[in-house]
Amino acid sequence: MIEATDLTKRYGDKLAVDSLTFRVEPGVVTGFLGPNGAGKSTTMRMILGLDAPTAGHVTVNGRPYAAHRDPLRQIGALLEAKAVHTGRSARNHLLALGATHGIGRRRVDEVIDLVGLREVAGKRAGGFSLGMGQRLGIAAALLGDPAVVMLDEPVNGLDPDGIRWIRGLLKGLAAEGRTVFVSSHLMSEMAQTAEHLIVVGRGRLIADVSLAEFTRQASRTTVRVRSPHATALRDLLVGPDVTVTGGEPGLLEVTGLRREEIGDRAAAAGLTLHELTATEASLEEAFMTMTRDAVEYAGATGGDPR
Ligand SMILES: Nc1ncnc2c1ncn2[C@@H]1O[C@H](COP(=O)(O)OP(=O)(O)OP(=O)(O)O)[C@@H](O)[C@H]1O
Repeated sequence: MIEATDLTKRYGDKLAVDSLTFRVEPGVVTGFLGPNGAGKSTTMRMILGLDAPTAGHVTVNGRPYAAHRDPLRQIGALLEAKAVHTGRSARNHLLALGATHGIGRRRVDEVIDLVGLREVAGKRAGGFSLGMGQRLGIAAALLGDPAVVMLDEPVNGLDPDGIRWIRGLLKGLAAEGRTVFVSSHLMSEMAQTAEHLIVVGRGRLIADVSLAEFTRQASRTTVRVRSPHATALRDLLVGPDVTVTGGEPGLLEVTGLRREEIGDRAAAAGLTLHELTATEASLEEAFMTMTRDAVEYAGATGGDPR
């Protein structure tokens, strides 16, 4: 389990992580979702004790990372999506890592098989492709059979086979009762992998919700209604669970009522309709709406100030 309390990181006047409080539970894959620059990597670095929080604290299995005597057995992490640049073979690389924890050849060969690198285990890891390097990084993370597995953007740059493999692996690790925490800036990816979501934007917690609940909220249908009697129609439709917004004169966007109900009510009141269209937001759209105000560089394409 990972528990963050008011976790905060400031770089100069930049608040990279802003008072994050969350808990990552065992037994499910938890997606750590947010646009670029939202503070995901910084949070993960603090979880591993690689960066010190400006305020707040974070524990792994009840203690700060640095207070564990056997960190490889507590949490296995893959932070940077790049191949290991080493002249050692993949197997020797893992043996060297394992040696710090008394982990020997048997476990090394086990994780090599687990990540599908058996045939290249004797080859120089520096010559590995991105996908193979990623598998090796994951093998290293799993070496200590850790209760918590944490991966930063593990599917970045991988081909469809590699992506499918990682999804299956993460679900399998969670099914074994481990805590699995994985970051991504893609909602579509998390929808395939995660059961729970922690969504951040500009360092702040935006949502801490199950994927099912997120999907339920996101898939609320919006109905576009065009009418020359928009004002009267709005009064007719608004209610406790009904939201009516209007972007332009004569146009209403209604959530909380089905298209048929809106048509029937308008007909009963003798109000003419010119359009009645149901639109369903995709998960990606829901995520973008949720984080819109939090996207750091949106629109900052700027230009030369000359
Ligand atoms: N060492 C640092 N010094 C100064 N600013 C930093 C440092 N590390 C991160 N930041 C800033 O903190 C903010 C959060 O960065 P972080 O890398 O944690 O975000 P992220 O969600 O992981 O994004 P990405 O997906 O782009 O990696 C960004 O504005 C980044 O520029």
